[in-house]
Amino acid sequence: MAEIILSHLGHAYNAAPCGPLDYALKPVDLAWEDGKTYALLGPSGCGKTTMLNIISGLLTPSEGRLFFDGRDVTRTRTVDRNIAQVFQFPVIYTTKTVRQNLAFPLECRGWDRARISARIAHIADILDLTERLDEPAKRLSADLKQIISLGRGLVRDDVAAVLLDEPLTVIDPQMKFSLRRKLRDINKATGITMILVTHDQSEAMSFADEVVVMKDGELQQSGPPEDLFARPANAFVGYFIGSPPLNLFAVEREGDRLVAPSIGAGLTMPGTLSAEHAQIGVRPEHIRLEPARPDRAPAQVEKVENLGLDAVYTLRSHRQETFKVKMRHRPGLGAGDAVSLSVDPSDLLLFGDGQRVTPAEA
Ligand SMILES: Nc1ncnc2c1ncn2[C@@H]1O[C@H](COP(=O)(O)OP(=O)(O)OP(=O)(O)O)[C@@H](O)[C@H]1O
Repeated sequence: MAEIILSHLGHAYNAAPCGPLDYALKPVDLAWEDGKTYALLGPSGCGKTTMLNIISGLLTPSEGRLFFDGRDVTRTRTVDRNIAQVFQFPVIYTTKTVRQNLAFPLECRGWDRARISARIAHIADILDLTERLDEPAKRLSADLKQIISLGRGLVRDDVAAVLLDEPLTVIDPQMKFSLRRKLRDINKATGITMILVTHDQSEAMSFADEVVVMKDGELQQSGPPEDLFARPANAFVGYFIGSPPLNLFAVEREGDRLVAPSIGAGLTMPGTLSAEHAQIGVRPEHIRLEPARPDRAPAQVEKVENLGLDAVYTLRSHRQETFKVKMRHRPGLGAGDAVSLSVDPSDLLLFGDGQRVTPAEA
């Protein structure tokens, strides 16, 4: 188990003595605590796999350094890093039993039989595999095969971290939830640092203690899921985190206030930030719909998406801006209905040139 430090770590696949660098991963500083769960999140091509491959040792970074528990492992071979990896598709021996699959990494290390048996019993207990140890691996469902892939990594007692590269992609949607919870349980039971690569924000948010959001090879924000939701560093994070994403509204200046006419709400912001460069963001969960009344901003319901208990309402403001509201499903409210909007000022987020600003900073 290890604390992992990325120190000005970056990579350009075209790194050359001269010419401009085309960074797949722009230099980044991050510190990951021993025993926590992390998710690398971002759209395709943002550099997640590049970062993961540098951590596993499959790729040597073109700049910066990587430390495991203070030890510089930047140029250490993968086999000497004690990393367990779980890939998109389960990597197991289908001709072997579950027990034989778990035993294999230990046999390769020359452990004696008694030590191997004790270790397998311990890991099988954590993974709920005790009853299945003598089953042929090929008969197991995809999610159990992934659990065994994980078990083959965890069975060693020297694992510094588990790297999970989109391991839930092949899992049935209804099994994803339980496997994700299982991964968290394993993290709590073993205290092993886990790093998950995903482009699915709900997967990242429900798995990780901290989510690292990336875009175009650049770190956007890193922090606990609730921080990313409540205080996104920029409009991209606001949009990428949350479902539906953050609503962004155009603003106008009214004296020392920046106001979003669509929602009839604004913030005090003395003159330095011009309205053309600013937007006000509001989470769909933070806008309330009320019966139409003259003292509130009006809007019209365009579409209702019923989610069961909740619904997502698509609305059009009197300024012709489209936005979404997520709240308890209200059966009487439908397309074409007129409503009024209300927003608590403390739920308004202000962005200047795409970066979040607070009134004190502007
Ligand atoms: N071996 C390589 N040689 C050159 N460029 C590469 C190589 N591997 C990746 N890249 C480029 O580096 C950038 C980051 O790729 P990377 O695979 O790290 O992103 P990702 O976020 O993991 O994407 P995905 O979710 O699609 O796997 C992309 O522009 C990609 O085209």
